[in-house]
Amino acid sequence: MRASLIQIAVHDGESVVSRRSRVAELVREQSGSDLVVLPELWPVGAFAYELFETEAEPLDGPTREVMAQAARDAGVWLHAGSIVERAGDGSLYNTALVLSPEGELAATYRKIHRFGFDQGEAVLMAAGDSLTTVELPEQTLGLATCYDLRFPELFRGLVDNGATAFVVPAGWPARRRAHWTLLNRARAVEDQAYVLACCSAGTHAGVEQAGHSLVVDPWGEVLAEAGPGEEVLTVDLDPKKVPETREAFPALKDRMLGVRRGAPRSS
Ligand SMILES: O=C(O)CCC(=O)C(=O)O
Repeated sequence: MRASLIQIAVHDGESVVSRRSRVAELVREQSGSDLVVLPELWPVGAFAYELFETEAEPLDGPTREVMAQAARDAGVWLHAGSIVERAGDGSLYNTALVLSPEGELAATYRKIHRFGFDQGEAVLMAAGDSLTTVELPEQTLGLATCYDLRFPELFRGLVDNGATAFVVPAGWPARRRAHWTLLNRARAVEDQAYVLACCSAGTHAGVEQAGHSLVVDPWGEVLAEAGPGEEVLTVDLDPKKVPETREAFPALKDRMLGVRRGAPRSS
């Protein structure tokens, strides 16, 4: 499976509408890939809290429409990063969308761990409460978003549900870039899974983004890493790598606590 991560630069000066069409074009350019991944909340910017209310959209809103067309045009699976979703009851969620090559909505994931402590996303948005995995032809994707990276139990739950590759869109601040790299590698090593971690670049709402998107293999090796600016990272994932790693070094079978007996742990 060939995966392309588009590390989008999110700057204040660009409108949501023009960023949407610019990003759709970038997605179309990845037509040789099987899977394309975008960052967290790239239409508005993860820290542009004042835009959350005004730019919130339903699941069938403008981002989904433009991205579904781009996925169809490119013939790719598209993890379209996340949007500010306005739910039927008016609440906001940080919701990731996965679209099929036919442009159908294959899965959604509402971010469970909201960032900001007593401000920002943590107070403006509601928390998701369910895990999402998506079966692709060669990998089962487990979905997580940004701050979720600090909660390893979420990733264990995804492994129990069959995940072989975690997709982590983010708007991680540059000042904690060391944590970003370390945590992505840790999740790959402890769960013996690929990690496809796609962060924003640029600066919006006064927060410089970390960039440095990366793809980590199930042994913890960094297969590719972006620099600080807008960039596309393309990597081939080996469908045998996860089962082989779990077979050769079967640490997941030695779990003693919180084990869901009988759940799939490898594929
Ligand atoms: O955990 C962090 O350091 C950053 C998390 C974050 O920026 C987010 O979830 O939006």
